[in-house]
Amino acid sequence: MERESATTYEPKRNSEIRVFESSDEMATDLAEYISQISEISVKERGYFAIALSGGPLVSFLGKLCEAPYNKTLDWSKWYIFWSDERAVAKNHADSNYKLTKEGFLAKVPIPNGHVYSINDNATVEDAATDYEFVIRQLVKVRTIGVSESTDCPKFDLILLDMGPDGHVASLFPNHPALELNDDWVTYITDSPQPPPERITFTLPVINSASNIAIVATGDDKVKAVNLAVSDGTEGPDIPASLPARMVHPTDGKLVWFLDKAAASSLEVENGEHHEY
Ligand SMILES: O=C1O[C@H](COP(=O)(O)O)[C@@H](O)[C@H](O)[C@H]1O
Repeated sequence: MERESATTYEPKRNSEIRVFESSDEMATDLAEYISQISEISVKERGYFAIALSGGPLVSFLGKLCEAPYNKTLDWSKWYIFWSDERAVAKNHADSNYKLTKEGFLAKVPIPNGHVYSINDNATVEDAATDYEFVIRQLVKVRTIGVSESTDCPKFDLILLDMGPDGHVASLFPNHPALELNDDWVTYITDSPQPPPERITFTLPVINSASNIAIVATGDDKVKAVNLAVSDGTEGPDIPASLPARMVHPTDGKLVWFLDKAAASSLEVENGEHHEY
């Protein structure tokens, strides 16, 4: 059946879109994707440095806590970071750390010393500075890789969850933080969504990762998904400063994980993986 609003979709270079019929299928495929990247990273570098986000994506990580992954993955080589955090206490309902701890980290044997949460006892400005400092130390000893083309950290995987407005991490549409080129981690005090104060990776860090996954679920994401993946030229209909649209891996690969609702305006065949 013809859909009036259908977008003809051609994936951009180094990107792939995966659309799933059910949450279970998405969780299973995401777990397989993460597990493969972690195995390759541990084999090639001796470590797996992964940055997490908040949002619905965390609920999909539960699959990694089940067989076979809970037994087969080399959890001792995992190093955990956050692409963004809200400036609240770690036991606050809005904390991305709390969400991830309860839904994932508490159920797998990752050493506590490998979990790099963002300081909730400092001002947002200091917490951002501290987090960047920690990442710089870990890049020096190569626990986190380094991108030869950008000199930024090269995380093995950055997992992002896109909000209905197209934001990823705590980078919001039209926000000046989108223009930062030299900082690795920054802070904002005016998030359009509560809580207002947040710490976030900058775009150069996100784009320098070896692998980036963006998860988007639900029909409130349809428009943002369409704008983010559309190949059209930016103009009145396609905003240039939509954060999810600005995710372009420099040397890595981007995979979108969409449910049917979020993908409903794209012309992709369900279940098919589209690769450029
Ligand atoms: O504020 C945030 O939101 C996004 C996801 O948005 P949602 O509407 O899908 O919940 C999340 O990726 C980000 O880490 C978080 O801080």
